[in-house]
Amino acid sequence: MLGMRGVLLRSRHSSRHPSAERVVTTLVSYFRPRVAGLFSSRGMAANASNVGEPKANTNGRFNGRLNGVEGKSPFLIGVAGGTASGKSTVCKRIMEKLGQVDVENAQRQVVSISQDSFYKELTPAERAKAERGQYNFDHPGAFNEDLIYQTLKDILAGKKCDIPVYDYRTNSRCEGQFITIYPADVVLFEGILVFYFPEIRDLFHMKLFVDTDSDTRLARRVPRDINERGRDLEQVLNQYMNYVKPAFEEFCLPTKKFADVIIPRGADNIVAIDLIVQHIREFVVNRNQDQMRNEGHASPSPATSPVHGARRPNTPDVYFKRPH
Ligand SMILES: Nc1ncnc2c1ncn2[C@@H]1O[C@H](COP(=O)(O)OP(=O)(O)O)[C@@H](O)[C@H]1O
Ligand SMILES: O=c1ccn([C@@H]2O[C@H](COP(=O)(O)O)[C@@H](O)[C@H]2O)c(=O)[nH]1
Repeated sequence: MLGMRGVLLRSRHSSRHPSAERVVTTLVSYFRPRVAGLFSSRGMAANASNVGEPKANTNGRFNGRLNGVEGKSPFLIGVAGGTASGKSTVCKRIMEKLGQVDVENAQRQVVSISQDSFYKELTPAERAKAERGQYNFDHPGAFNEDLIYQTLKDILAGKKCDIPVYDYRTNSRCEGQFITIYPADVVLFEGILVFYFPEIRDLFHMKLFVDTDSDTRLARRVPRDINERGRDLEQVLNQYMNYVKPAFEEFCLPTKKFADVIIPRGADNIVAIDLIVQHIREFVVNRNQDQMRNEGHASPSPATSPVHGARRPNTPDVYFKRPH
């Protein structure tokens, strides 16, 4: 398959041209973007939410000045993969590498949202089943597809959104609790079936699939569900054998083919995460420059701008070439 030390990357049209799987190399390592807090070692929240009241951003002209302001359309990234494959850990790593852990909530420019926030409300009968580990949370029908679609459309339209908070211990939403997502530069949307629904899948600018082997995933899921989600061992294993594993094979794994980037070994794959981060940076730099130009501000000149000066005319920052 592809080279590039464990990161598999496909062009958008690779399904039509299966022989044309591409190796991505990048030209942007020399970018020293001045935009947003995305590019320094400080300023990005480590946690996955963009929560809090908007505040004036005082870090300079480029620096996320639209944060918290409606109308800002983000770079939307879908992150799929089996249960406990490391989806949320990969998102966390991306956020860490893009930014500043200590930044104030309202200045966050990268936001991560979980598909699990969009589980349907259960009927009393379903709830009783869920408590016995007999409800299938891994079936596409368990998710509120319409709410996911509408929320992502709102996010892409730069609207502020309220996301339900989900409690795995009760298998239900926390009543009346929401996380406010403010307009951001980059939004990550992660979950087992984020590429399952075609209309939702088509909204993503970039699609990642975290590909961790199933033994490792089970070995991680068992302690996580016991320690963090209030389950006992028998319940976890029964649910896994009856629902999680078959649904992974039927609904999740087949969506791997839609991914632009497949990340073997999840968060351990630093090369893949670094490439993804570079691609995101490039998008944000270019978007902010276009925005400045559209607003009638002079573009940074090649002589003075490390961003522009490093760029050759008509040369894409990320390009694809055929594997040798
Ligand atoms: N690379 C890794 N090495 C060790 N443990 C990991 C790694 N990635 C994730 N984990 C752990 O595995 C569990 C599942 O990871 P998580 O990122 O929550 O997966 P997902 O979001 O796909 O369900 C968590 O307890 C997490 O801390
Ligand atoms: O109430 C619930 C809701 C979900 N689950 C399980 O969670 C995983 C999805 O979350 P990951 O973080 O991707 O593992 C899914 O496999 C469901 O089985 C649950 O057990 N209870």
